[in-house]
Amino acid sequence: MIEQETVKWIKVGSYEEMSKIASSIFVKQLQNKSNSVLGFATGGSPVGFYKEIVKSYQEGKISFEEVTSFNLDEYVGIPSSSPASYATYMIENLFQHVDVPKESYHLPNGNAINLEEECLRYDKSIEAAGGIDLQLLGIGVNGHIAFNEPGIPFTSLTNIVDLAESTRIENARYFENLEDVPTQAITMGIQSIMNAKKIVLIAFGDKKVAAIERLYRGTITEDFPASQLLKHSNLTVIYGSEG
Ligand SMILES: N[C@@H]1[C@@H](O)[C@H](O)[C@@H](COP(=O)(O)O)O[C@@H]1O
Repeated sequence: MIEQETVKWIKVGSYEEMSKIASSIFVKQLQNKSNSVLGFATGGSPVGFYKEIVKSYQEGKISFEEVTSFNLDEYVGIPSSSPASYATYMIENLFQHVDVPKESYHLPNGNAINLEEECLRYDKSIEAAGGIDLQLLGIGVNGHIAFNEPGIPFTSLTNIVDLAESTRIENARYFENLEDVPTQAITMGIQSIMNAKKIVLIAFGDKKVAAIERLYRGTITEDFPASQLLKHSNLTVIYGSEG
């Protein structure tokens, strides 16, 4: 069935605990390698994680001066200055609070004139930076990672995807109404994510229980994108729920 032996499962009792453990892994990474290449995620799950990271920065435990970062994904067709864009999310939750040079953080450009070219360029720039040392991930209720919806090939690199209706509904909370949620996104592919040297996946709450249980059961299938992570040689899953 699976390569479960290589996965580290950490069950937590609260969202705060999850955020603290995840952030401590990143803090350790930066303390060991100040010029790490980090992979960042957005959504509700990592908000507490970023708060902890900012706290560690303010306490002088880490610096972002030498860090390079790449975000997983961005919507197609909304301005990067929009309050709902992932670029805005990252500025508000992390970048404006730490000493990261503006040229050192990267998000895929969902407004590129040639989106195909932008996909190729994004994977190339990750490669040119030496690859991602440590990648943070959340998980969608349907098992999507970044914006890789069920059915996307495991071999996918950065690509343009149509968002599942359930994903649009989930993310409608960041927009005025459902109609405003873009129908497409630009996202690192499953293979681009698998290329990271280490991966930390966080998931907390009753809504995520089914997805985590399915992941734990271990059947690897493209219908459940996160399942490919079980093949990664350095995956930590930090999870829990209120119940
Ligand atoms: N593209 C993001 C994913 O990267 C994220 O993991 C997922 C779960 O989000 P949340 O943490 O808000 O549940 O939502 C979005 O679709």
